[in-house]
Amino acid sequence: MTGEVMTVSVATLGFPRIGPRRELKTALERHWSGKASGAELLDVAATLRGKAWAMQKALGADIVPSNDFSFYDHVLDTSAMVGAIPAAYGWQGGTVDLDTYFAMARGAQGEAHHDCGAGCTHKAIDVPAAEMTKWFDTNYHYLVPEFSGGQRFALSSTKVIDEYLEAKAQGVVTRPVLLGPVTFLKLGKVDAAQRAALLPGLLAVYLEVLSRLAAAGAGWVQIDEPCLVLDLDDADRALLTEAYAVLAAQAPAAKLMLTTYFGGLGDNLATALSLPVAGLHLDLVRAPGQLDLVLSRAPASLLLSLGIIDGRNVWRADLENLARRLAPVAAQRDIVVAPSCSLLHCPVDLAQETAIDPEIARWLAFAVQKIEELSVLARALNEGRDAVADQLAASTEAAEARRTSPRIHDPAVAARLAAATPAMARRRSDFAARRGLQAEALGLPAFPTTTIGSFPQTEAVRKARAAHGKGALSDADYDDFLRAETARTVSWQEQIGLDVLVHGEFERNDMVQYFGEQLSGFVFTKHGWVQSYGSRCVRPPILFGDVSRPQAMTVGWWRYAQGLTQRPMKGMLTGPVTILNWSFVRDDISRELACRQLALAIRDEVADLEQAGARIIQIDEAALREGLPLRRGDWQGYLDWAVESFRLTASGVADATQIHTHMCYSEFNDIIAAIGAMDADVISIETARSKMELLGAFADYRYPAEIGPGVYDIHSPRVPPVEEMLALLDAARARLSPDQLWVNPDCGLKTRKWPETEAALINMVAAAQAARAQA
Ligand SMILES: CN1c2c(nc(N)[nH]c2=O)NC[C@@H]1CNc1ccc(C(=O)N[C@@H](CCC(=O)N[C@@H](CCC(=O)N[C@@H](CCC(=O)O)C(=O)O)C(=O)O)C(=O)O)cc1
Ligand SMILES: N[C@@H](CCS)C(=O)O
Ligand SMILES: [Zn+2]
Repeated sequence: MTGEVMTVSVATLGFPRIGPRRELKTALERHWSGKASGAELLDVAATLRGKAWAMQKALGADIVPSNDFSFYDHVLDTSAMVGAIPAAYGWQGGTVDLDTYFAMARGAQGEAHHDCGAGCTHKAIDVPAAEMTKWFDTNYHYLVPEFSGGQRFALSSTKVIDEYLEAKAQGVVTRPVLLGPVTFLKLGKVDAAQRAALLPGLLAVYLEVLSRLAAAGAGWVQIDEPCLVLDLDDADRALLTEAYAVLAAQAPAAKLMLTTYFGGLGDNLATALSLPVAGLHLDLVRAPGQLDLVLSRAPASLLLSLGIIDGRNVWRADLENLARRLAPVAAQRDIVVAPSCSLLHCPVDLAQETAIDPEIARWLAFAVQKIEELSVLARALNEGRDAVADQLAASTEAAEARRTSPRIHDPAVAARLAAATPAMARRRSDFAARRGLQAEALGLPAFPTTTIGSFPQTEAVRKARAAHGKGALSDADYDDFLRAETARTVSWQEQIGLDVLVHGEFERNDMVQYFGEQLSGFVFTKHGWVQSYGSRCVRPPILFGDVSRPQAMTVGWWRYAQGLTQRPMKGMLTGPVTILNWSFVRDDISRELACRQLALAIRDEVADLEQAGARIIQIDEAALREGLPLRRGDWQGYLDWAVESFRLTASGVADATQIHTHMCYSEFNDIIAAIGAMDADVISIETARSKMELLGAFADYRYPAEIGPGVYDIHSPRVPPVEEMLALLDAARARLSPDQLWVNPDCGLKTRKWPETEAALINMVAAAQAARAQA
């Protein structure tokens, strides 16, 4: 100890960009539909940014980020910044305009003649959206960077500099955020050799950005390299070493805070500590154990940013505990305290939630509350715990109240779990035996056509649900409305010639929330939105206690829909792994245990649907791949219990009952054996954006069951022509046996509008008919 007084500062790494009431969503969708000009959109965005900066400052953050805002996705922003724009989008160089940006995000078809203000460069184009996939192990999706053969990088968007200056003009000196060059390259569609070849050109743009930021007055820049928590090989590590050597040597004016999150540095620690940066941020929620190691190895000159408040969950922190834990560190060196990662993955403000059970609300903290927590913690460390004695006591009491609440544990759930046997997770016969029975029961043609479940959630559907929620529409009227929507959709599917029908999911707000609302052990928010992709948001249910199913959840709607048609109507469920992965979950029991509780609850629903007469039951596991741990060494443990949970849900049925599952946005190569082990009779998967590349894994594995590779990218308003879908089917046929193939879209149609849905599905049925004719 030198006797010098150490200081603790508070930083945030990113704030939710969508706005407390999803203002950005509204503005984006108004703009895309031609109801709002580009200028209006820019105005809403600027207001949101200004409020976010001011709010974070007012809450006690010393270090506030800029460039965490995005119109769609920060990875796409980085592609725009460096000019990595595929030729298909018709960009001619210069600054990447909003139309090009949104065409990459959403695809574009025809002439989009709306008023987007000066500089509008609308062109008549027909181009699909760029590929979209999961951001690490989150439910946020990014646009995959694409690089051309002779890719040249050039500064093509000054967004990061503009937003730094914008904040400065409002009196807030921010720490701009950049996605680091190595993580950016690793997220792109390139191999190691191409990454190495691309790096020097990319660094030239980063250097230009850093020097412009420094010239504008930025003292620090946050540079995110979450790839440092992944399994890296020597080539990746060499890339990091090269990149930061260049940045340090040539852009010395801006200090770099190297930011890692979503896990520990593990075997990349030595690399991280060798990089010539001024600061290092650690995720101490996912990897608390790394602190001691880092403290023992980090030079005193390295500013450590300690991510000790969970940016990925909603539980209130135990501040007294944290203050005790950090006091010895804060006595030794200056530190920054921060959320573990960007608060992008958290709802904005708990204060907006007036309807949550107050006992449970007391256990929660959203983005705003998390910054308040950090501010209390910093005061405790800087001024002594007495300075914030009341806040610390309140935090301790809340933690204790949650720990000891009788509402968390249900002995009946524990007893049922204890009685579950391995045999309950095994179908009676193997797939080969089941297949014939199912074919006989269903009598489907070759290349059977179906959809994934949801049909357009139109404004009318959302309005009716909102009115019902507010009591403005009676139960009976709401029910009549939903029945009419369902009946119309069933009859339309029959009319266009789909083989296996769905009821359309009009009664569901969201595929996870709908089930959570009917299961015991969950609470819900009214405004707890979290961005999933672009303007699309979700309100993850909050799992606080043991799970059980008080009554059947979907049987009434299935029975009604099946009563309208002779064709098979799929029972439609969300699987336990997906409910778990798309909820904010308990941190007092393991994910495995929570998942088994969910599995037993959904198993009961499967049994009830079968009992009611369903011949096909689809159990969506869209998030199974997303939940995969980031380190390969942790995969098998997760896959074992995730697959077992699915099987526990699905295996209680007769051989003739066909179990479908569905997955989207996943790289399947790595987990194909686990997908096989799920033992579903049919799997539908997202493949259209990757042009059937994903099917390679199924072909190489010799996947025995049936597969519906999506032939239509439902995240784009674009209507794929018949030939395009037929070409995708041909590509699928080249890899798999034709009698394995189903024909379906990539995912549910809830985000689409009816006209494009109708046109696309009519084309899809025509493509299936053409494939049958060719067979
Ligand atoms: C399939 N996907 C899903 C993921 N995660 C989920 N939890 N669910 C998914 O379906 N992850 C991967 C993919 C892709 N992601 C998405 C995510 C979100 C959407 C989507 O369409 N989201 C809607 C919101 C859905 C919803 O909850 N709707 C509610 C509330 C509707 C609403 O906005 N109400 C207003 C009031 C309206 C009024 O008064 O008129 C309000 O509450 O303020 C509902 O329908 O009741 C979105 O709008 O973003 C799609 C794919
Ligand atoms: N059945 C759901 C799955 C989405 S992943 C739907 O169709 O929306
Ligand atoms: Zn899906």
